[in-house]
Order: sequence, then structure tokens, then C-alpha cells
Amino acid sequence: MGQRKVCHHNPNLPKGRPIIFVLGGPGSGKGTQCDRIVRDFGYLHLSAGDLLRDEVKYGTEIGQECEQLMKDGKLVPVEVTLKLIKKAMKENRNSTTGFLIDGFPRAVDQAEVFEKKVGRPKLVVFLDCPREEMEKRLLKRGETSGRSDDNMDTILKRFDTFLLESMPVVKYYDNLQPGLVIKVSSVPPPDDVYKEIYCAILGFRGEMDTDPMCAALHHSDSCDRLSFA
Ligand SMILES: Nc1ncnc2c1ncn2[C@@H]1O[C@H](COP(=O)(O)OP(=O)(O)O)[C@@H](O)[C@H]1O
Ligand SMILES: O=c1ccn([C@@H]2O[C@H](COP(=O)(O)OP(=O)(O)O)[C@@H](O)[C@H]2O)c(=O)[nH]1
Repeated sequence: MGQRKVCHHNPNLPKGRPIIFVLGGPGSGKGTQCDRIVRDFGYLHLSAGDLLRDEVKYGTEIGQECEQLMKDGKLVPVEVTLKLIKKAMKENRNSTTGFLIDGFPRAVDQAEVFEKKVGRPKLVVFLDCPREEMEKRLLKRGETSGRSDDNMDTILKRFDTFLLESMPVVKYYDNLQPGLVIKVSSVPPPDDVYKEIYCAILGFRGEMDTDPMCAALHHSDSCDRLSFA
């Protein structure tokens, strides 16, 4: 598999507590995959969207500032999301073995500021899903999610924001460090999607050979496809 050696070190980051980013379009399955990662690796799951929705729910100043932006499918200022993420990381720095950050960074300038102020992820998972499939999933989720942005009008705006602002983040990390990003199709059933993610995590933990399925993937040529081209 691609090179995963990380030289970057930020003294603010507790040593040995990796950061994983899970990126992908709206409804691509980020939350679904994060549940599985938490189940198997116990990392702290931080969904930027959930952190923001909590602020809206409790009517905080941040919540009031962000509510309309979220309804419009726009990005909230990075100072806001970064503050929420850093606070949660700090509170949990001694009680978790790693940080799983879902749905952030959402734009290249956000990635740059995270790189500078917090550090570099050990792995960036990019969930690749066709737009029609994401749309179908979001409309279905909207029947029960109670989310003010799971409606057709906002979904279209979220897609625009994703393509314009968030997709370049994937390229940013791929350029920054070859092998850092894995691109996984999230069209198959969730457990199948997860297999590749699971192996990539074992990979950076140096535990690839502890799982026969991952070891086979590791020693075959097919592992190249894990790397974002
Ligand atoms: N691989 C998959 N196949 C089919 N449906 C999926 C898959 N992954 C997620 N879903 C469903 O699609 C919807 C969006 O998934 P979710 O994990 O909430 O996405 P995101 O966090 O990226 O917005 C959910 O209703 C979820 O159950
Ligand atoms: O880092 C982030 C994460 C989320 N959002 C906002 O929160 C919404 C919902 O994001 P989430 O990741 O929860 O859902 P997704 O759109 O990926 O399904 C987005 O449309 C943005 O308005 C944001 O601005 N910055």
C-alpha cells in the first residue's frame, strides 16, 4: 500500500493518538462508517455537523450564527468548527486512543489551518459515491432524521458546496503526502465498504498482518487501488 510514514509532529497533539478524517459528499455514508470504526478501534468520533447541530439545538450564540448557513447548505466559518473540534479533542485527550473526525475539513483553507494549528491526520478516508445515490439516501434519511437540511432544496445546495469547496480537500491531502488518502467507493453495502477502511487503519497501526484478509490485500498488487490517483 502507499507510503504512510508521517514525519509531521505537533507538540500539542498527544503522542500516539492518531487523527483520521472521514470525508465524502452529503449522504455518502460518513456517519455509517464512523460507527464501525468506533466499534472496532474505540476512537472518539467527532462529527463537525453534529457538533454544530448541538449548538443550534441548545440555541447558543454559535448555533444562532450557524443555523441559517446550514439551512442554506453553506459552510460555517472555520473558526467556529475548529473551535468546537479543538475543544472536544482537548476534553478527551487523555481518555481516547485516537480522533475520528467526520465531515471536516470542508474546504482547503480549513485543511490548511488544521494542519498548522492541530496537525496532520494519519489517514484520510474519502467515500466516493455518485450524486444520484447520495440524493436518494438523503431524501430517505430526511423522512426520519428531523434534519432541516435533508430536503431537496438544501440537498442541491449542499452538493454545490461539496463539489466546489470540499472536493479539493481530497486533492490537497493527496498532494501533501502520497498514500495519506484512500478513496473507497461507498456504493456497496456498509460492511463491504468498511473492509477497506478497516485494513487501512490496521495499516497505519502496523497491524496489517494480524488480519488474514488485510494481510492478503497488503501483499497483493490490488492494494494500489487504495491509493487516490
Ligand atoms: N453503503 C451504504 N449503502 C446504502 N445505504 C447507506 C450506505 N451507507 C450509508 N447509507 C445510508 O445512507 C444515509 C446517509 O448515510 P450517513 O452515514 O448518514 O451519511 P453522511 O454522514 O455522509 O451524511 C443513511 O440513511 C444511511 O443509513
Ligand atoms: O466542517 C463542517 C461541517 C459541517 N458544516 C455544516 O453542516 C452541514 C451538515 O454537515 P454534515 O457533515 O453533518 O452532513 P452531510 O452534509 O455531510 O450529510 C453542512 O451542510 C454545513 O452547513 C460546516 O459548515 N462545516
